[in-house]
Amino acid sequence: MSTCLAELSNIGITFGERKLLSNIDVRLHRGEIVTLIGPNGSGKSTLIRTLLGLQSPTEGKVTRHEDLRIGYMPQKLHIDPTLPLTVKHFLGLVRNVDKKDILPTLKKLGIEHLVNSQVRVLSGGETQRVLLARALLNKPNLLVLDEPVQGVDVNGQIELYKLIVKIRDEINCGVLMISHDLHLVMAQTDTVVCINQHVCCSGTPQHVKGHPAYQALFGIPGAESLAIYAHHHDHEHDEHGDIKAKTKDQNAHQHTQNCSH
Ligand SMILES: Nc1ncnc2c1ncn2[C@@H]1O[C@H](COP(=O)(O)OP(=O)(O)OP(=O)(O)O)[C@@H](O)[C@H]1O
Repeated sequence: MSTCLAELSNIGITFGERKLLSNIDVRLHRGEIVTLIGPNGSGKSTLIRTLLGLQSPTEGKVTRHEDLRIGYMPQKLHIDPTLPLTVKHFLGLVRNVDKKDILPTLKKLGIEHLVNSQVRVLSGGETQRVLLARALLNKPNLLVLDEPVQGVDVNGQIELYKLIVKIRDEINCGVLMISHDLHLVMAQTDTVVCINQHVCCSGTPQHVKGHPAYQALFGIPGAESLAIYAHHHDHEHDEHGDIKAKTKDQNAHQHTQNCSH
């Protein structure tokens, strides 16, 4: 078994009256790509913020390997559009960056020609690659990517996922990413974790594909399209995200703390 870089154990997050996450277990290993899926607002980014130490869990704990080095790619790049800033200068702002690494990193990602471009004029796909370059300049053994293909066209998404796999293969890092795009992600990930307050199902793509929650998800006409998907389960959540109790004759599955799906 490869090195466990970090572990989220029994994580629960409550904001005020709202229980956002409960009983979340995720282990991240070197060389493994783990993809978090789940509907909007289900807590995927919050879980990542918890791993990064930016959000304290209400319950559970985060264990980080002593050598853990995270390269984080945020969902969005927040830069004043009036600010003159080239890609080279932007990447030079990475803490402890060796400026000699900037060009080779851009080259690895196929965007060395953008080194002197203004960040504000980059396309969606170019911006994502620059953000990936920034994450890589931190020399990570764990890449954490929050919706890495956001704002990228379909062909660009396929290329970007291939690039992430190539990077994983080259530097043998772990990867944790969030995606809404099940169809493309399935081919490129080792483990899928579907969350909607709790872990609804998780495992290898093969395992998840055979899981009722996943099949319900993909049974919807058009669910395999590349649009943001509708999230269907064999249970319902109330307005707080809690699972609604069903009557026995509805043949409902009752979740317990021992559920592994
Ligand atoms: N510090 C906070 N205080 C209160 N509520 C918060 C806080 N942080 C996040 N939330 C809420 O938690 C919910 C989950 O947010 P989060 O960004 O983790 O979801 P997500 O699954 O990543 O969503 P999306 O797919 O839309 O990006 C949202 O309703 C958000 O408003």
